[in-house]
Amino acid sequence: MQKSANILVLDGDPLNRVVLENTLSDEHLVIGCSNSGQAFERLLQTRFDLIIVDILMPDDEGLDFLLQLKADPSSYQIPVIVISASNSYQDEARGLMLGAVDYIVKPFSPNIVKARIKIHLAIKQKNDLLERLANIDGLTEIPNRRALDETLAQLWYQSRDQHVPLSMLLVDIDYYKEYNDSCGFSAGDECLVKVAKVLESITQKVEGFVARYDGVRFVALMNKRNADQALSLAAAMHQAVDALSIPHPSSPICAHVTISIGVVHVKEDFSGDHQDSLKLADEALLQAHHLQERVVLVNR
Ligand SMILES: Nc1nc2c(ncn2[C@@H]2O[C@H](COP(=O)(O)OP(=O)(O)OP(=O)(O)O)[C@@H](O)[C@H]2O)c(=O)[nH]1
Repeated sequence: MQKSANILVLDGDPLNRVVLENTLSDEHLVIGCSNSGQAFERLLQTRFDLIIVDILMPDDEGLDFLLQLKADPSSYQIPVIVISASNSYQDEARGLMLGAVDYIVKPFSPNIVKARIKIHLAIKQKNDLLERLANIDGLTEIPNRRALDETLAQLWYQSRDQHVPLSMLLVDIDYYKEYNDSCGFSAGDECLVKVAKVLESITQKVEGFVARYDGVRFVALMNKRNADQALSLAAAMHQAVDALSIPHPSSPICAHVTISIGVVHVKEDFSGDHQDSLKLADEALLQAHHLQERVVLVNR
């Protein structure tokens, strides 16, 4: 049977782990850990939907685990239920202040644990959906400007700190006002979706990221690659959009829809911030339009 959620249990008491496993494992995949080292290892291997932790383990092991979990950007959003033998208000308040979503006192009723877990999993599912919707462009269903800003900032600082290059490709669909005027706005929407999808599939092949930047422009990001690889990505994008062969009756340059690309390859100069480099990509794109080149690359 397909398990509905992955749940990690950190509890030093084997009996409690068994009770929780027996209570939850008919619906969920339950991984029990007796110490925090094991629990961190499991977190690296599996995507968990919920964590149950005993915060009264010897040497504050459960408490430290909760603190580390909430301090780490890769795990802070996983809901944590604290389970504890203490029924003091102070302990309960402490667990909740540290970021737990619930506090259950031992000995617990398996049915109440089950019911509370159901509530927290439903909340998580809704939060995940909201998070996804907030990062997706409504028309093309690829990541939106908000997701781009977040990813760009992350990649910028990661590339700077690890001394690896970062390539930014600003892609524009050519003569789109003319396309809308001659084919109609809804055909314009359809074309935009097709172009977005091919850009996404080409970029994913090189483990890059692409988002709708504004109107009919997209930004693709790729790090740890050299300038030639950035140009190869641009060439693959051109090829893929050409292969769509979407007729463009009013384009002065081609019978089908085409794109132009401004590329900034940041190898050494990570001065200023990432938005400055995006401005450079904009200038490279303007130059591509001006020179009627398909791609213009600027090195930093
Ligand atoms: N159908 C459709 N059109 C859009 C959308 N967003 C922006 N546009 C249109 O895209 C056109 C972009 O125009 P410009 O930025 O001037 O660029 P262009 O006409 O492609 O000219 P060049 O960039 O010089 O090739 C505008 O006419 C917008 O109305 C959209 O979501 N759907």
